[in-house]
Amino acid sequence: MKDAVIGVIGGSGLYEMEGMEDVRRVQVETPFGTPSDEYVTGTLNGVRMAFLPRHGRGHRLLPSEVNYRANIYGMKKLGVERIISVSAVGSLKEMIAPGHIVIPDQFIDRTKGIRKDTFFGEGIVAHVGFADPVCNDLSEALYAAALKAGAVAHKGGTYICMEGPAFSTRAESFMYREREAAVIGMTNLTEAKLAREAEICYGIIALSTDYDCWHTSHDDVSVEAVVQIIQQNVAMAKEIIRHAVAAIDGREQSCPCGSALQYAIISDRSVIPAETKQNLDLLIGKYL
Ligand SMILES: CSC[C@H]1O[C@H](OP(=O)(O)O)[C@H](O)[C@@H]1O
Ligand SMILES: Nc1ncnc2[nH]cnc12
Repeated sequence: MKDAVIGVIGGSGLYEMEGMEDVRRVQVETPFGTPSDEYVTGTLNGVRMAFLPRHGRGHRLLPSEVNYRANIYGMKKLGVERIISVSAVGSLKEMIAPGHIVIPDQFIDRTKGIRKDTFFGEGIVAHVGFADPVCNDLSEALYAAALKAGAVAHKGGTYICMEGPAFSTRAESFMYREREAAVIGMTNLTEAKLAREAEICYGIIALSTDYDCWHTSHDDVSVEAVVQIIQQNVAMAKEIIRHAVAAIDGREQSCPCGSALQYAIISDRSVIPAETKQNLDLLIGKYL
């Protein structure tokens, strides 16, 4: 039996998931190194679930230092089919006030190539489709769950994924607004890419914590302000997860996420090195 079918990756301010039963802490090793922390597996309202704090307990890892490959591979190893990311974001739109929830459906990549954002390479080439980077079905469920939890929620919107760790300059913040992006953060695009390669559905509950630095009548973003808004809203984020998990449980994966690799691998099977095949067996074994 799978350890978990739903994975939750907790971002800034969400380092544990209360209310889980039959809890176990599981250390997972992967061919891509060590995940951010132990996974906490158990059940939430009877649904098998795994929780992982993205930056580690105590928030030890920079967005650029998180081993996203190990985190996603570890979820796959536990049996996870759907990942819910909970993240703090800056708002780039007036109507997305601090405390609101956004379910982003697009990304713009402003990372710097420091992070490993693919499982491929080392003798195997694959190109997954990423035009629709999050799972539509899961995102619908998250939006419905947010409304059910009483949140002010915005469906859809572009998430700018910057490298950090410093926040944006004002000129950058204005530029992102001109592109009509909705929110800004430092982590979710990398996870979404790897989840797609791992054929895991990925959806985001983004909590707006600030107006970045573009708003004339709000203070510029600071960690202090972000943490304050997260602390005020963490109970609501957990409530959204509870509703979403209950709604998703038992649903067949009827989206294309589960077969993302079917036509993606271009390398001739005979040239793929044995070690690469072995490292990727969990992800690509069924296609070789
Ligand atoms: C603490 S403010 C910046 C920090 O918060 C967000 O983290 P996460 O996406 O893990 O919730 C943002 O991406 C930065 O890492
Ligand atoms: N303004 C902002 N920029 C980047 N990441 C954030 N996380 C929360 N607020 C943010």
